[in-house]
Amino acid sequence: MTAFEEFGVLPEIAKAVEELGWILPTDIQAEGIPLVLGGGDVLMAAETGSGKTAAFCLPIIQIVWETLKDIESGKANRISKSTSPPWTMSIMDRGNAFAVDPTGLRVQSRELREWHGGRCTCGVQGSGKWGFEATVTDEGLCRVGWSTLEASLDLGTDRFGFGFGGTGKKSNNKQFDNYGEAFGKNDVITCLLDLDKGEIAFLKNGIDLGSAFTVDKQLRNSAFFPAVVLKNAEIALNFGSTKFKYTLPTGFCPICSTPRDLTVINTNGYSSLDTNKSTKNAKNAPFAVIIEPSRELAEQTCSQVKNFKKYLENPKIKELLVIGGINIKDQIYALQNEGVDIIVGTPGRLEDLIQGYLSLANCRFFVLDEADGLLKQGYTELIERLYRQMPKLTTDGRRLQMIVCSATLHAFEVKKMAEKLMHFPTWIDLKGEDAVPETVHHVIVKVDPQKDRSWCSLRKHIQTDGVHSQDNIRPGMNSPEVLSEAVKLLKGEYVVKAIDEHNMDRAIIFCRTKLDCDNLERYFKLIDAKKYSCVCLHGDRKPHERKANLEAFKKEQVKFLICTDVAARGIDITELPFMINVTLPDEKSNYVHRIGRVGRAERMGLAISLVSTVPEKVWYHGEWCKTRGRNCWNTRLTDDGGCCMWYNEMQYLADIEEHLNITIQQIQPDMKVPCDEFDGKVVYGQKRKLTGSTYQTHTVQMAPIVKELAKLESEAQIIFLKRHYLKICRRV
Ligand SMILES: Nc1ncnc2c1ncn2[C@@H]1O[C@H](COP(=O)(O)OP(=O)(O)OP(=O)(O)O)[C@@H](O)[C@H]1O
Repeated sequence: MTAFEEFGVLPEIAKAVEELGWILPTDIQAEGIPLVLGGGDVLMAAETGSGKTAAFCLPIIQIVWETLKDIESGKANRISKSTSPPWTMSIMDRGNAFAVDPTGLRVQSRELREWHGGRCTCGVQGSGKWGFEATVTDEGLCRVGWSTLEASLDLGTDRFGFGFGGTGKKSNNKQFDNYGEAFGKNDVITCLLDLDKGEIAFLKNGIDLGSAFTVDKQLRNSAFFPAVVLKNAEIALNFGSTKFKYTLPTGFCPICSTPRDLTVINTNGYSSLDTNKSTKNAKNAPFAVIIEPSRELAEQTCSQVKNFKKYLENPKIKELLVIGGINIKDQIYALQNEGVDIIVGTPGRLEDLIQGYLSLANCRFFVLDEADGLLKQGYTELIERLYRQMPKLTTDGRRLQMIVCSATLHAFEVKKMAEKLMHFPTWIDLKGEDAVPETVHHVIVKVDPQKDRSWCSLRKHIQTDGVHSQDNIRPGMNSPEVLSEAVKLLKGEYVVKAIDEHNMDRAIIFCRTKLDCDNLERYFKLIDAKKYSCVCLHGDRKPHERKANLEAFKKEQVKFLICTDVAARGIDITELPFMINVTLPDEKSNYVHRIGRVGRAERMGLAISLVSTVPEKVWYHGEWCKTRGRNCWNTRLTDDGGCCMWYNEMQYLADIEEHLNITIQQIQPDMKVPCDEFDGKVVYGQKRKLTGSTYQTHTVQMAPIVKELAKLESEAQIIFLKRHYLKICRRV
């Protein structure tokens, strides 16, 4: 049995993994795979290059394959119609901030300003006298009672809901009238429904508060469901599965004992497609949707899926890549004719396809890879829209699973989204904060045009971005504009110096703008096209060029990949030894992602960031820029209606250091990186020489000293014994 099989992975998948040379699951895989296989929602926070992709792909592929197999054998369609779901609070028919615990019998909302409600999974229709108990378990505001499926979740605010609130008011159709008396923490409210008389009443701690509502005739034939609405409160419910605290009045029965022919299932929140039809008969309805923030990353993940599933036969899993830059007609054709089980895509193209081509009615897995990036890019609304279209529970009782990953998951946006969409998610948080892997040596070099005046006399230099074309930047002056232009010139030189000093023959180089990338590419070609062979990857390059350039770099046909943040996240280039930040990113999490392109899968990597000591004027084309930068030469500052701003890298450096709670090592402009005593000499791009972790290396170093100490200790004890105890013994 392989190590992966021990974590519950199918032998066919484990075989594919073994072929990649993976012997053991990484930490995140060891924690994540069983959780996803177990059916939970998971937030995976782990360092860059730690193997998060497989941590979610492997279990998803496995469950999708098993589901397909069940469908093929007819098992999945044989969902018992004779057993109704248990009487619990529905996880589908509930407000955004209305949490239902795993037993389904305790509910809570911590929203202070709004009411959030929920309904039971089952209701009753027809006749009989029914009751359930609601115990207030915390301070806060609450209303309990009965509602039909037409009622809003804010119980009592329309004619379909009948509630009794803690302030001692009953409410229906927004009419709040005094009733009974106020109740609060530890009080037990018994909710009674008499379908024979069309009457609703309540007891407080067993005391009958009298009739509250008479249900009008039109509504009497509707199904009624236990309902609760809360504002920063918590309630425990008992539908009769355990003994009630207070006996029901004569003739009333616990609601959960409703006979099957009177029981109605709560279908609110189910997709219209999945209430009474087979689990999988639509070709365009995948089981899993994985969203990635960039085309390149989506392609990479899709090819991982292909790798992992290759030994799974009968049935074969069909995956589909849904990204821009590929003819949408091909994707539509695949959806309509070939069928799809797993979709990997970027938000934009997914959005196009859900307009009628792609159905989410069978979706069981919703994965947001690089989730903080997706949310920061403004896809919150789209994610919520997709989520709304997915059934929260399938007819075979399986819950939608959400998996959310990133190396920088500790973002406010992520926590907010998780609270809203995820169901009791488990955090797998190996470090407890955003962190840089030990395998990444990251250093900064200050670019100080006041100290280093070499920019005054450069014969060949990089073409700068032209932000100072309207400024007076004659050399000899020390104005902020002159120093800013000088920084741009110096950075071109420093990049080359870093490459030469470390004999870099493979590196990824991040620039702030597409124009900066193009200028650096041109400069490399100018000084030595062979020695500094390079390609660019950014949003202005055509899709096929982007793909070809990344391929050329991966296959080592060129030495350098010059890119914007499109390649900051997730891109996995085997054994990449070096990366250079020409400019620090203004988004601190992107620093972690950029430098995380090296030091992956236990290989060592060096990341050098150039940091200007003076503010640098840069392009900043916001929504106000009609062309979004294309042929825009408005060099005025944004405050002055222009498209430029002053970029303060020292401030960004401070922000990054504060966020990571470290001081990043500084090296001098000679680019020499001092050897770390602990690591000894490292070869970037390779695993550490002394195999194993630093801990082992340290242990090996310490072993002779510890041995010596043990020997001395033993000698000291013998001397002590001889001197004192032997004397005493002799005296005795
Ligand atoms: N169990 C394993 N054993 C050996 N190598 C592995 C294992 N799991 C993953 N890898 C390798 O580690 C590298 C990083 O994996 P992956 O791209 O999934 O990282 P990640 O955690 O998603 O990183 P990022 O946060 O940058 O996206 C890949 O080259 C992958 O092939």
